[in-house]
Amino acid sequence: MDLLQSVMNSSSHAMFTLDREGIITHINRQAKNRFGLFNHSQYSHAAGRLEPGDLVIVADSAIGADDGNLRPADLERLGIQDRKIRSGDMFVAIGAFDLPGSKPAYKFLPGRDADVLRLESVHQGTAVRASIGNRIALAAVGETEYVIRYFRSIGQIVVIDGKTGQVKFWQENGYSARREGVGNLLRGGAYIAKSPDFEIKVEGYHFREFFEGERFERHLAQVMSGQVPQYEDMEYEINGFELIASILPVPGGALPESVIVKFRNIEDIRVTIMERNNAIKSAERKYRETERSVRPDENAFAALFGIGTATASARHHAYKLSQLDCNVLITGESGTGKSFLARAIHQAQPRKGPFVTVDCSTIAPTLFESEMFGYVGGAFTGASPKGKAGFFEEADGGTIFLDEIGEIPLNIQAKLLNVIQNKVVCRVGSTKMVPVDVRILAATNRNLKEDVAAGRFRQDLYYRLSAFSLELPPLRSCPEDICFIIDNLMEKIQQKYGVTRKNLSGEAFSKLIAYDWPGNIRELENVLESAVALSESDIIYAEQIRLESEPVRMGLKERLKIEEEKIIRQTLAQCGGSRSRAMEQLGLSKTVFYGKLKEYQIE
Ligand SMILES: Nc1ncnc2c1ncn2[C@@H]1O[C@H](COP(=O)(O)OP(=O)(O)OP(=O)(O)O)[C@@H](O)[C@H]1O
Repeated sequence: MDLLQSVMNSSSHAMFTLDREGIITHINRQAKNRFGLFNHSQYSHAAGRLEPGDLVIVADSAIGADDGNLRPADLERLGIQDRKIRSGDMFVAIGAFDLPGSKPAYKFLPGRDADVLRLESVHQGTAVRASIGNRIALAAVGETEYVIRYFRSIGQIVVIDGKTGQVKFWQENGYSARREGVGNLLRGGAYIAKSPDFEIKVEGYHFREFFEGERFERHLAQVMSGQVPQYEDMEYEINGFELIASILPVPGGALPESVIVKFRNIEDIRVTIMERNNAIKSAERKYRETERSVRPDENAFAALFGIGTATASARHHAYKLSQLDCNVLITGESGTGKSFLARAIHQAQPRKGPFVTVDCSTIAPTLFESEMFGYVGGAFTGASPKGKAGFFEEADGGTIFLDEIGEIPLNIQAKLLNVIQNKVVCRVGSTKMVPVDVRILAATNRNLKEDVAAGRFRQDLYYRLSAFSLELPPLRSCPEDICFIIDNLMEKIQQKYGVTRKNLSGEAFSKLIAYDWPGNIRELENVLESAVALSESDIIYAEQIRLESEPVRMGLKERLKIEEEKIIRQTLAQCGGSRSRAMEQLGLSKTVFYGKLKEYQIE
């Protein structure tokens, strides 16, 4: 055995190598197993072909697909001439091969996933059965069942020798590679012997002798001709199996000298995904149960806002605030879910009434007053003659959500303070005070304390709003939450687009968890949406997860620097911009403190 062969045999992946002409040069045990080119069966049968008078049992999920290109016309060899049978039909039959006058039994149906077709008969005193559907193809002779599980399509065939009454052939995985599909055999093709540990010689033959798959062949040709450097973890259907394969070139001058093809089985991936999903669900269930026993009312809020371990205390705090009729300031980076939380608070609170959202960053400074507080007819040029209620009046009895509150101009901040203190609004052009009963939820991704220090935000308004505040952490600071959030978002996206459940492969999941998420939940949601759109099957692979940049892997030093800068800026803001007080609070010497200000370019 050469070195490459023993290295390949020691790998857990199924793999083979091809030379430039497409000839298989090496193939490992795992690949032979996967494609049925190596058999573990404890039973054996001799080589042969169908002979007149043999009894043939067929169970086919779709005529013409993965059954050696069976055509309805081939069924004439079993005495079946029925023009209603079409390619693509599910089909079961028990009939004698090339025996004029014999009466075959058969059933067919335009195939649907949910259907199962069954057929039973007695042959020389022995019960024989065929059935297809629910991803199981079965042919049985007496007590012995020949079962093949399938995902998309399959063609099972079992043959009883017309002379001896013994089973002389049964189908097993790998029949496409061996050219032993139902169609091949009914058209007179030979089958090889099966014996314990039989092995087919594959090396030295063209790969097309054994492996069929249109997309796979196309990609192989592209890598061989140097058009595409390589394909990694792509989904292919080869001989009817769904597989994940990588096609990797072995460099050899201008063109690859050969290629290595490496496989993983999708069914293995599905099992892993199922196990992982179950683990997440059971962690979530356990978490909810604990929550329910400790804080029963909070459960509904948890369902609304999603769950997470690190944000559990933030959420508990949010729930408590939702039950108090107080104004709340929600802070956090962009996309951390501030608007989402505001709506959850509104829905969970005892106060009913409207929920009015105002995005303060989109209102022109000159229109702020009339938009917020309304105006009377003819108050200014272009005003409606009937006048108009402002957002505060619209929200009367309910909640107003002032998003991006840091964008409100200073003159409006003074008026807003008046509304909070006196619970009245005064429309533009009027002197009449209109009472309003409104709960204010405000949000910002700015550091309002810094804005106060810089004179951009009124201190009195800030204190009024921030008496009750909530800070939403960025995703990167709560990686333990990402699993739950991904799970919630996948459900949300699937409902939004009406698609069936898609699952993330292990690599895709790891890629999401390793990423730094500068754009937080919004970015995560966008990435998942585009992955759902890109994926063609029920599994989302790593290549379908498109991230803005590769994961930012910051070292401890860089992380500490970021935190240090944050702390200095926050302390300065808390000290109203006084450097000497901040320096004292931080316990730093003058040289070190001013050195840091210079380093972080803090004005
Ligand atoms: N807990 C959650 N569960 C599911 N989806 C969420 C959750 N939190 C936020 N989202 C979703 O993430 C996206 C961003 O949330 P949201 O708009 O509330 O963030 P934000 O902090 O208000 O952002 P910005 O500051 O940019 O306005 C939205 O599509 C929202 O529906």
